Amino acid sequence: MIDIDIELTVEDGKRRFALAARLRSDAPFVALYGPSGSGKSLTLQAVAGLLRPRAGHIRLDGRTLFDAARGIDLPAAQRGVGYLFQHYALFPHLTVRQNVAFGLTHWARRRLPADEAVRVDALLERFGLAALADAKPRTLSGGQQQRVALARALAANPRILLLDEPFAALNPMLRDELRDELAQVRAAWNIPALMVSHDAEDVLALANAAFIYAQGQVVREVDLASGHSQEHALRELGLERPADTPMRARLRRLLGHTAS
Ligand SMILES: Nc1ncnc2c1ncn2[C@@H]1O[C@H](COP(=O)(O)OP(=O)(O)OP(=O)(O)O)[C@@H](O)[C@H]1O
Repeated sequence: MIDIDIELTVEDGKRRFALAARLRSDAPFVALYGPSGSGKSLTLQAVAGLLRPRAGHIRLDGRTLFDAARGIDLPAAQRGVGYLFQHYALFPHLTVRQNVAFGLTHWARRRLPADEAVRVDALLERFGLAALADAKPRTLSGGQQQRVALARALAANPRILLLDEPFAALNPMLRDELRDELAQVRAAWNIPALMVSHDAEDVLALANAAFIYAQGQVVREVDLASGHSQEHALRELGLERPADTPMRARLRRLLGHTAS
């Protein structure tokens, strides 16, 4: 169960942005959906402990991560969150194995304890990265980089996955494949996820509930749980299905996709 009720303001001298976000859900996969610049990523950063709200609280499964009135503000490392950053933010000078190991608490010791080294190897294996363990991120494809970022986010056994536009940097074919993979991993690890996206297809494919953002506020909650048609969900998200062009329809037939 995620329970967020926060107010914060960011400014850099010229610009100022006020966020007042309130949402509660016990859905396993929650999406924050809305236009660019509406405050979704700032919400994620506040949950991770990278930004300190002025007021309010953040609770996860009954654990208080932040509560301004009670003076609680857990450091990021104690929050139990796995963060997959927009564009992945892999460390370019570290290998794939070192990037994944960075998610572990004992990294400061430079040498991983045996049990954690085993865990890193298992993650590399799980994500098909074993053969790339000593490669540097710049030599990897977009999909491989995303897998490294996901493995790193999962390395420390987090209680929640925070995903900031996890598919934005991928081409459409890879997007479909990695959406399926993310859904499988999340379910297999039985870990809740909070995903920021401005792509309706990501939201429809993965989320059970979506909170719609506009200008720094949550303006609506949409239930995407099974039982609703995609048309219904699209309407709820404030969208119409884009008309299929003849070219797209032909391509779909050629590729053997019969789903609409
Ligand atoms: N440090 C900062 N100083 C001033 N403004 C900021 C700062 N950080 C973010 N903003 C502004 O706050 C607004 C919300 O940013 P946020 O990153 O949460 O948007 P978003 O909804 O995640 O958008 P996108 O989908 O494009 O990532 C934006 O207008 C952004 O420019």
